[in-house]
Amino acid sequence: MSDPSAAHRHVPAIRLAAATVQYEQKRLVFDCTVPQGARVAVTGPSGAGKSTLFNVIAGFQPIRSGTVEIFGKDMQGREPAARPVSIVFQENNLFTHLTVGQNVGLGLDPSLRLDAAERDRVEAALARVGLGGYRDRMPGLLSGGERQRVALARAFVRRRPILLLDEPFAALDPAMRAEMATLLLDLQAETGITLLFISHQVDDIRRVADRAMFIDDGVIVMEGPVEGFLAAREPPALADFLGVPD
Ligand SMILES: Nc1ncnc2c1ncn2[C@@H]1O[C@H](COP(=O)(O)OP(=O)(O)OP(=O)(O)O)[C@@H](O)[C@H]1O
Repeated sequence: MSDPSAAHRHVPAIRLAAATVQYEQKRLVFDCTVPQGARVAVTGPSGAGKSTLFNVIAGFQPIRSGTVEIFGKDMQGREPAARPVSIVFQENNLFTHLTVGQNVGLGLDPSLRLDAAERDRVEAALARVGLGGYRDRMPGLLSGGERQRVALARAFVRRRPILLLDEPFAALDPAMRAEMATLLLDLQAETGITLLFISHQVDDIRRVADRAMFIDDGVIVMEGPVEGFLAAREPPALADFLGVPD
């Protein structure tokens, strides 16, 4: 996750060109360019295609046509594990029969044969998300917010340069939302990763994002700096989302 060389810094982290998903009932076509190091809020009405977009980038959802490029490389045929991407789902990220430490360790080695240096990295990642001392606990005994942070720690130890977070704020109370926002901003500043997060809350977007996109009915209808996004009055679906009076 070291800083990319200056020569490659202009290459977008993510570029989708007519990346097309065809479900039985629905067709989604994504076009967008995400600069390296951006913090992008992904927004849009329920069913618009936000989770599908993440699955396309991470490689869990195949596309029928179009291209997905990550750091300038075509991802066609690349398994999720071989992409420079980590994804944290909204829930069910953790194996309930494994300890917190083992769940994080899976990010380093799926067989969990960790050496001392790797075990130290697990410990450091847990400390980084405010869960130092939680290593031997079982996930079932944690709060929703704590479980989210364990999942974040697992993504963090993988050190992939792109991090996708599906509603990282959803399970959190207001004080914890602010803490999570600070944590994400700090992690991004320390590592220079490109961060995309799905959110329905303007407050969270204002705190964390420097860019935002709005997806409506399977199409990214707007993508750009967050200031312009927050000031937008159209399309009407975006004005509704932002709660702009008519
Ligand atoms: N596996 C699937 N098979 C068929 N249709 C699907 C599948 N997954 C999603 N869809 C449909 O595709 C559309 C986009 O779904 P998606 O989950 O990406 O939306 P979303 O914006 O993430 O929604 P939400 O905010 O409610 O989570 C919806 O109409 C959904 O019903």
